[in-house]
This record gives sequence, structure tokens and C-alpha cells, in this order.
Amino acid sequence: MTGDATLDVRHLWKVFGPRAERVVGTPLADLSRADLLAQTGCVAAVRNISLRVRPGELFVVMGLSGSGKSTLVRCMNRLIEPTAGQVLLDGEDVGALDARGLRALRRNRVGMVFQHFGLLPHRRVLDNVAYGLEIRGVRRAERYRRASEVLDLVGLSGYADAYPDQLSGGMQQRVGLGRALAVDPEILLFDEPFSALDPLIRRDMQNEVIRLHREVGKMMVFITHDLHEALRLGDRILIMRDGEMVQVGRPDEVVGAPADDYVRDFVADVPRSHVLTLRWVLRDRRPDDALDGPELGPDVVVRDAVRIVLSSTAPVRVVEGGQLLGVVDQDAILRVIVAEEPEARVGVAAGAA
Ligand SMILES: Nc1ncnc2c1ncn2[C@@H]1O[C@H](COP(=O)(O)OP(=O)(O)OP(=O)(O)O)[C@@H](O)[C@H]1O
Repeated sequence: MTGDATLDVRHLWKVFGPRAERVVGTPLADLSRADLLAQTGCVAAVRNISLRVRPGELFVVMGLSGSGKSTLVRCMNRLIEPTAGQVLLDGEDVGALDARGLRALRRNRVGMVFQHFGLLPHRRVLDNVAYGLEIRGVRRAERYRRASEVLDLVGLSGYADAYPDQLSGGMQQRVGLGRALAVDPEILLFDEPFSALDPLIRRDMQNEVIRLHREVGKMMVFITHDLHEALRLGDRILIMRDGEMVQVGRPDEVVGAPADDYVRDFVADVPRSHVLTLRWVLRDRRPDDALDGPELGPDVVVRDAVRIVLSSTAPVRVVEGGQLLGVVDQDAILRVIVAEEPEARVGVAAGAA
């Protein structure tokens, strides 16, 4: 299944509180979160979310504290029971599973990595990683073989016999990752796994997730409240506010075309040249443009094109599938770079006010 599984979420709601089921499908569902709470004592943690995680995609869920990220992701494996809506893993309705089916789903098909590693303190690293296989009844020799393979994969070769408290936070989180990967699930859910780590180690671990994602090609859903983490990791990012979906898009779409002021504020400090691609800055070719400039694809990030554009007198031709989409000249590149200067942003903000 790895690599071609899908996850479909359809009109998902989670309402906490007294008689929560009366909310969905009635006028109460249209109330703001605050009004709903005042009138009914209920909190709509997730409000009518529909999304599809594509095969092999690293999908990030981002939002401020309380926006509903954890609730949404925990509804995916029913650690939290949704109030309404559907979750389909590879076409199978997760909501229809009985207790036994649900256990099998969590053991075999959906792996989870939490912020608090939840490692077994009295067991060696190797046994922690092999734990899921042990529960599944895999023979000892086979589970150790697989666990050793996974330890190599997560960069912990040589630590098989160590105990969790002998490892740093980052390394413990690698054990958590290894444990989730050992059972070869179809999808991995990450609930803010790195928020307790030091910034440098956190960066290391982000690189690790990017590398692992490339190597194992699994669907991953990753929760974070950190925009930079979201932009680094996500193939696509879902931005949530008050339980609702505000925008879903690739990092360049979220930064280049924010859906509303909320997202615009979020991304205001992101260096645009690090995220935007040539697609966002190209213009139509004019008759007086020289056509002997270098050629680049539309998905090259501006930062990676700066040298080439600035060292060519003719504009760069942006070509996709043999077709000229447009050109990027030095002005276009400089506009992106200048807009990143703090004074420029103040100027823009003052101009907008
Ligand atoms: N068991 C519960 N009972 C009542 N309300 C809850 C419960 N769990 C979550 N909530 C409420 O639902 C809303 C969404 O919470 P959730 O934890 O999903 O947000 P989050 O975006 O993951 O936040 P954080 O980043 O702080 O974990 C919050 O207002 C929270 O108070």
C-alpha cells in the first residue's frame, strides 16, 4: 500500500460539550465559536472540514493554539470520535470500524508520533522500536531484524542497547519515529513532535522528516503551530482558525496568494524569495525582450534563480514542457528581494493603512 494510499476527510465535525450532536445540521452550526459556547456550552473544535491527502504527500496542519489541529488529526484514527462526517483511509470508512477493526487500524495502518515521546523507560531502544511488532505477534528474530533496519533508517545505529533516559530529546524523538515506522503504516500522523526541542535540534529533526519522507514515500500528516516549520516541510499546508479551514495550498500559494488577512498576517514576515517560485514573478514576453537568455523551469524558487537572472543581460525564459510561460528580468527579482527588507515592509504597511 505504501506510496499510493489516500486519506479523505469529508465534512468532519467535532463538537465538545453537552448534547454536542444537536449542533451539526441545525442553525446552531452557523454560530461563531464564541456564540455557540455562550448559548449551548459546546465548543466546535472542528467545523466542517473536508480535505484529501494525496498518495505520498506530506500534509501540514497549521494554526494557532486552540484552532483545532489536534482534534482534527485525532479524529483521523478516532483517538477522538468525530461528531459528524467521514474519514476514509484508502476508501475504507474509519468511522464504521468496530473496536477490533480500530485496534488493527492503529496497530498496522496509522502510525502516530507525539510531542511527548511515550517511550517505555525500562526497555532498550531496540525493544521500544520493536514494540509495535511485538504487539502484532511478530516473532522475536524477525522483529529485531526489522527494528535494527529502522534504527539505521532514523540514524540511531549503535544505540540499540541504550535506554531512553540515556538519550537526548532529539534522539528520543528519533526512537519515537522509528517505533512508528517499524510497523510500516500507510500513514504517519505527527502531533507537534518537535515543539519541545531546542531550535537547532528541531531543525535537524525537520531535515530528518524531509529525508525520511523522501526515502519511505509515505503519506504524512504533520501538525505544527510554527509557520516556518510548515513551510519547510509541507507539500501542502492547511491553515485552520477556530476549527475552520482558512486555506489549503502549497507553501508558495499560501505566501503568494494568502486567502485572507489572517493568513496575510501570518506570512507577512516570511522571506518571499525563499518560498515564491518563478511562476509568481514572471511576466509576458515583450517584443523587445532578447530571447537568448538562460532557461529555467517555473517551479525554481526565486532565491535559487537570483544569480542566474542577475548575471544575464537577457531575461530568463521560463519554460514548461517546451512552452514559454513568460520571462523573468532583473527588475522582477529585485522587487521580491527589496520587498523583504524590513523598511520596505513598514512602508507597505504604512501605505496600506
Ligand atoms: N476534550 C475536550 N473538551 C472540551 N473542549 C475541548 C476538548 N479538547 C479540545 N477542546 C477545545 O477544542 C478547541 C480545539 O482544541 P485543539 O486541541 O484541537 O486545538 P489545537 O489547535 O491542537 O491547539 P494546541 O496547539 O494548543 O494543541 C479548543 O478550544 C479546546 O479548548
